[in-house]
Amino acid sequence: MDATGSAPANVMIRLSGVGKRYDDGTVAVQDLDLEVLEGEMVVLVGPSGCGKSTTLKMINRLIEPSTGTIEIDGRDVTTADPVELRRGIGYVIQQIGLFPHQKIITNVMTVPLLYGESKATARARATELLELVGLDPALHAERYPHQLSGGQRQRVGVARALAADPPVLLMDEPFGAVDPVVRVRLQEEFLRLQRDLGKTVVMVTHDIDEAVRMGHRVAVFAEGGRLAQYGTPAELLAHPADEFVADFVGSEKSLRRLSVVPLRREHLEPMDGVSAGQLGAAIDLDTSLEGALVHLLGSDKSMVGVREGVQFVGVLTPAGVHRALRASLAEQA
Ligand SMILES: Nc1ncnc2c1ncn2[C@@H]1O[C@H](COP(=O)(O)OP(=O)(O)OP(=O)(O)O)[C@@H](O)[C@H]1O
Repeated sequence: MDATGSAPANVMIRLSGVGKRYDDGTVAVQDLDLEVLEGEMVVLVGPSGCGKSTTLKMINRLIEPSTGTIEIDGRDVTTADPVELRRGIGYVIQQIGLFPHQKIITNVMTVPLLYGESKATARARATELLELVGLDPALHAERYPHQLSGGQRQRVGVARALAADPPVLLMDEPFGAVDPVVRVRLQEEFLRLQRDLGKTVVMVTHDIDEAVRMGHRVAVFAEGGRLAQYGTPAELLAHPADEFVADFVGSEKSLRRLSVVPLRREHLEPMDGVSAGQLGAAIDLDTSLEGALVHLLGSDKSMVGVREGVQFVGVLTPAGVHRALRASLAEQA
């Protein structure tokens, strides 16, 4: 299945036999084959120093590969003009490097101005982008970077990376510098944004929870830049390719399954006899178990209504979540 669950998508990024040996002899990446489909969100995860950032930077040629080929949309990046190449690739890093003495709006306008837009068009585009990433332009546009929180600065970084409307987005630990609560919110918002905009995204993290939550597919890197496994989060959790992946995915994998298992009708109780006052805000049937549990925990009601489209199809209780998780673990065994 492709990222959208519909017709097969094109391969947007293809790495074939890619390797990187630095001048001092360090082998950062070895013989790497990886395909990323158009509109797909792929997460590279693994312990520190296993070649994730090197791989990401080879895609936009901040680092030149020693061996192999990298294609974007069928074009070999090693023969492309690096400046032109990077126009089609947004890049978000942890320390996003906003210009400290420029207002937020000016920071985001830089990119459209660079591409020859008029000042008015660039300002309008930057305002739209700030709204898109959840920052109110009226409140934030005229501030300076040090007047924003870490999470808000990350949003500006994402807005700036989207400013040239690139089909491909590379993100290196984009949510690393913010506290765990803000991090989960940024992750959720980014996922929604990615679904709406249909960008092809490759993201690096060392956090397996983030990888499982965000990736359509996850590439687990091992020591020495070896690709240990590439698959969907559910595949990784259910069938780790070797001991390294099993260890990395870890002992809390039953809990991690919460974020990959969708609700199903059989987990729900019937609506009969339930009054509207007993229900918290409704959720959609395609919500993950994790999302459903978060909803239940955040509500002062003991059950939540579940909708498919506009129609209510049942109610979910904590016992239903428990049953669903048990059933998914049994399926996996
Ligand atoms: N310029 C360089 N010269 C020599 N070795 C380097 C250079 N840059 C990175 N390395 C080495 O290459 C290996 C892979 O580094 P890389 O930054 O790609 O790993 P990573 O998986 O992204 O790590 P982290 O999660 O800690 O950021 C490491 O052993 C690192 O020390």
